[in-house]
Amino acid sequence: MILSERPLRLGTRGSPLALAQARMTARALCDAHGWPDGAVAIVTVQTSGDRIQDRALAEIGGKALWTKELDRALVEREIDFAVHSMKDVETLRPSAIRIAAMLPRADVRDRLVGADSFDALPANPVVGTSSPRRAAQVTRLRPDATITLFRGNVATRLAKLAAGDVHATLLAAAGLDRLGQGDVGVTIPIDMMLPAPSQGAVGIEALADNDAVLAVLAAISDRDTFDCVMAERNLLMGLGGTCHSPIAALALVDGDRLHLRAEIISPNGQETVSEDARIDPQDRDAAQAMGRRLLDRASPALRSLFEA
Ligand SMILES: NCc1[nH]cc(CCC(=O)O)c1CC(=O)O
Repeated sequence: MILSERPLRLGTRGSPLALAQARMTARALCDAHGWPDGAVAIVTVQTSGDRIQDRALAEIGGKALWTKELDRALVEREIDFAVHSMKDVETLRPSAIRIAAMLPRADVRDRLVGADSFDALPANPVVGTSSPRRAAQVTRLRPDATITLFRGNVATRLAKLAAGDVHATLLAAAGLDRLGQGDVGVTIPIDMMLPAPSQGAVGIEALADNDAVLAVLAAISDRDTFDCVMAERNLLMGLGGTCHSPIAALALVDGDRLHLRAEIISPNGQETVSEDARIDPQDRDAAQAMGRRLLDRASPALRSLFEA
């Protein structure tokens, strides 16, 4: 069943990773509904995040930069739905927009690129990242490391590494894999680097009142991924963090419950507050409460990184 004579319009950013994720989503929809190729049209929308490359995300306005223009296209009905890396979707969303579906989650871990391990890095290594989480985790593992700001898409970061700007960088395994670069870097175990909330998940948003589109998208949503990512997002809600805030979190399905792990880390890597718990997937408050407890246990300096 196609909704109308015209193709469904899928909105996405234009980066190679975003386009790969958009094509995966279009393929999943066509397969699930038995539609011919071309039933989903990919519409690229440039975001401020794509335009501004020389400053840290946190400095120029945060994650909204990745969604603002796609939100506008949705509300103005230029597109029927938008595909995002869930990691880049702000915790608070406009009420008119709903997270309608998530594709099955990919590898949630980070890869270290440029060295075989943290131990194998030279003394006083220079590591490129613009993620406060990765910066704090690297500094905890290697207190002698210097972190340098590293933005741009995956290819840009790999080019900066190849040019010798840094000794190493960290990238999400999911992004590398989706770009056909699964052989780049070494995968870091979760116990060494807990990933970012929502890492490895692709989400699809639509207008909350568009029942026909919501139904079409529900058919390709992965329940476990949805529950886990929502728990990680609820945790963020409890923390009130921004993209300045060094937060790691991961939920995994454990029988009929979720095992939720989370940590907040001071930028110098010397203070870590962590917790893990088994929670009911339907219990939105449990994850939020964990976020609040982490803050309660943090020093004033660490807590201040979570004040807007
Ligand atoms: N912040 C950029 C971003 N957003 C999502 C991914 C990777 C894909 C994912 O986590 O699903 C990346 C690149 C990276 O962190 O290496």
